[in-house]
Amino acid sequence: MPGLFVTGTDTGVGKTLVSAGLIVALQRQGVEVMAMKPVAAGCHYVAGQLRNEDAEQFHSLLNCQTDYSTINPCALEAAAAPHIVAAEQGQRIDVDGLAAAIRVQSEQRFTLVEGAGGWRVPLAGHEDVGTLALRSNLPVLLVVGIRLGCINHALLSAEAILNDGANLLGWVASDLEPEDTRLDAQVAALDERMPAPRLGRLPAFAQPSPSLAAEYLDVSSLMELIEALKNPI
Ligand SMILES: Nc1ncnc2c1ncn2[C@@H]1O[C@H](COP(=O)(O)OP(=O)(O)OP(=O)(O)O)[C@@H](O)[C@H]1O
Ligand SMILES: C[C@H](N)[C@H](N)CCCCCC(=O)O
Ligand SMILES: [Mg+2]
Repeated sequence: MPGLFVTGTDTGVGKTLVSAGLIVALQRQGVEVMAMKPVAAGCHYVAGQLRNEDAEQFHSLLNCQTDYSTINPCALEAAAAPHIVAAEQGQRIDVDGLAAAIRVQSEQRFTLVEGAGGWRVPLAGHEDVGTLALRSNLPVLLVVGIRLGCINHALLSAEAILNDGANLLGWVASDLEPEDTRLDAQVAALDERMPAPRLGRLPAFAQPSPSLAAEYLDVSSLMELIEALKNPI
């Protein structure tokens, strides 16, 4: 089965909201979905185990019986750049090991993986989120938080994703600033320039939720991918 690696133009741009919406939208189509947050910086202790809110949300949305640590193998307490937090603890993030863990899941069922921050966020030495995505063999979805500055961030991120040799399946807009009167114009500017299709646009929700986000996401291209792999020619 395939999957999707969800990256973003930055931290806090809507990756988790879009990912949770995709999980719900795919489940509504009858797809068995696994979701992972392989590296999470920003965790709290639950019964002696470090847990992250993004991964906990995925855990609660999944129908399958999955251990928390399978969803989030690398849990770091401080909410900061992951390689820095790991180094502070005398650790190094095992990018190869994480990629292997993702491939184990994606060989069994559709696996949605949320990165950490954006595409070029370092994980260990020269290995970054992009390295993890490439070694996971998953197509990439870029979440663009629509706010001033996002046009440049989105175009640069798309360029980096393609230059690294990844398959950019599409992008999703998430409106972050409802008071911005030029949101539509910014999305239109990206529609003209992005090298991949837009699979949806989340309005600025007063009360965001996975089921609400699912209403604004077009999973038809993902369904085609899933069907094509189910019925190879
Ligand atoms: N379209 C939207 N409407 C309302 N709130 C939004 C929208 N998009 C994102 N948010 C909110 O912005 C915050 C950041 O979003 P989210 O947690 O999805 O970002 P992220 O990219 O996953 O961040 P991180 O890098 O920390 O994982 C959350 O509180 C989320 O609910
Ligand atoms: C803590 C935050 N929510 C993310 N988990 C990690 C973001 C790392 C960003 C690093 C950077 O681009 O400078
Ligand atoms: Mg997140």
